[in-house]
Amino acid sequence: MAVPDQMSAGMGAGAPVLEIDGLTVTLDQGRGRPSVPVLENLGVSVAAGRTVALVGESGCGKSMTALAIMGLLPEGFRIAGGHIRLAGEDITHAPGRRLRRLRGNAMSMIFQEPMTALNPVYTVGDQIGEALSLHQGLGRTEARARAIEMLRAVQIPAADSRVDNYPHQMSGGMRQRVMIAMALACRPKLLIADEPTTALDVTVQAQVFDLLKRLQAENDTAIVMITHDLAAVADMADEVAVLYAGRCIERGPVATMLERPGHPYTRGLIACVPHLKLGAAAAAAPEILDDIPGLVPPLGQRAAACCFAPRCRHAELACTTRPQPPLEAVSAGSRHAVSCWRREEIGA
Ligand SMILES: Nc1ncnc2c1ncn2[C@@H]1O[C@H](COP(=O)(O)OP(=O)(O)OP(=O)(O)O)[C@@H](O)[C@H]1O
Repeated sequence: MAVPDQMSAGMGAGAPVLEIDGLTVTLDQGRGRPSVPVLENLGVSVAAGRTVALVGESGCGKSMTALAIMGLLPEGFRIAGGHIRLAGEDITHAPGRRLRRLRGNAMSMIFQEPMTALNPVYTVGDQIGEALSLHQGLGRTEARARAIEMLRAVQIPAADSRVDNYPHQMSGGMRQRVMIAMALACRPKLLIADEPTTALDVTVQAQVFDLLKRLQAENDTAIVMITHDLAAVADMADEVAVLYAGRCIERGPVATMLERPGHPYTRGLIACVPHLKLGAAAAAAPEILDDIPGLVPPLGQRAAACCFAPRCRHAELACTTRPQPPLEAVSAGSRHAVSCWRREEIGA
């Protein structure tokens, strides 16, 4: 029972805020050489107020997915297929002018390292206020008042004096909060959080997640969270999509994915996090609970067959000779889907 390569968080909660369907991104290699796929046939859908986590090792294509949504793919990368819709509007090939209007307004992004988003030569108040002036036409006084309000919302102490700080006058945790304040100032429908807490220590991480959840609930924001941290996924996400070498190899509701992962790669990822409890299916196959040997294949060296087969201890000859397995629901009507030829034998 093949299902379309798409996942929806919060189905029944109205039209999705973000719909990605069959997204294929390629990298141009120049000098007449063929372009190479970076993302292949990716489908993700997120409803208002819900969170989908994109997980996978470094190089799997998580950030490229985020940049494709924001219309910020680096030079040489191109959307070669599929669609991206934001609140029903097809923005796949939207002109730069339209994307600039949407960014910071209907959709915004927070980055792993706040200094990539914050400008060192402007005060944090000016930077938060700029988005409000640009997108919502607020005057200087109003924008400053809203900036202070946003700093309070992200729990910056003494917000009315901190508003005049430059980024370097703040701690890492505070800068991350400022970036969240900036990203949420215009109440975007969609927030993309790319490794939002990786640079922070564990207690600050927990505070930032609580803050994101609270602001999400207040504004009904759809969140795409990009992470390789499954503990963060357990804390934040409603649904999970696991990417491997630019392809979605498993997806589903967070509890199912963490308790009954179906793909050997997902099981390996979970096994790398000692304190995450594994469900019965994974615990019954202790031989897989090791680190995953090998590396994600580099761009241009990705097989047309199952891309995980070279690292998979369950792989057999057919896994390397048949095409990439379809993303199939584990049972009729299930939102848990796995892309593995041996899914049933190894016990999804
Ligand atoms: N500027 C670039 N030029 C060429 N290749 C790139 C560039 N940026 C990323 N890539 C390649 O594109 C692929 C997808 O990268 P991407 O950054 O999306 O991975 P990721 O899953 O976000 O990894 P990480 O967790 O390290 O951020 C990788 O093979 C990566 O090496």
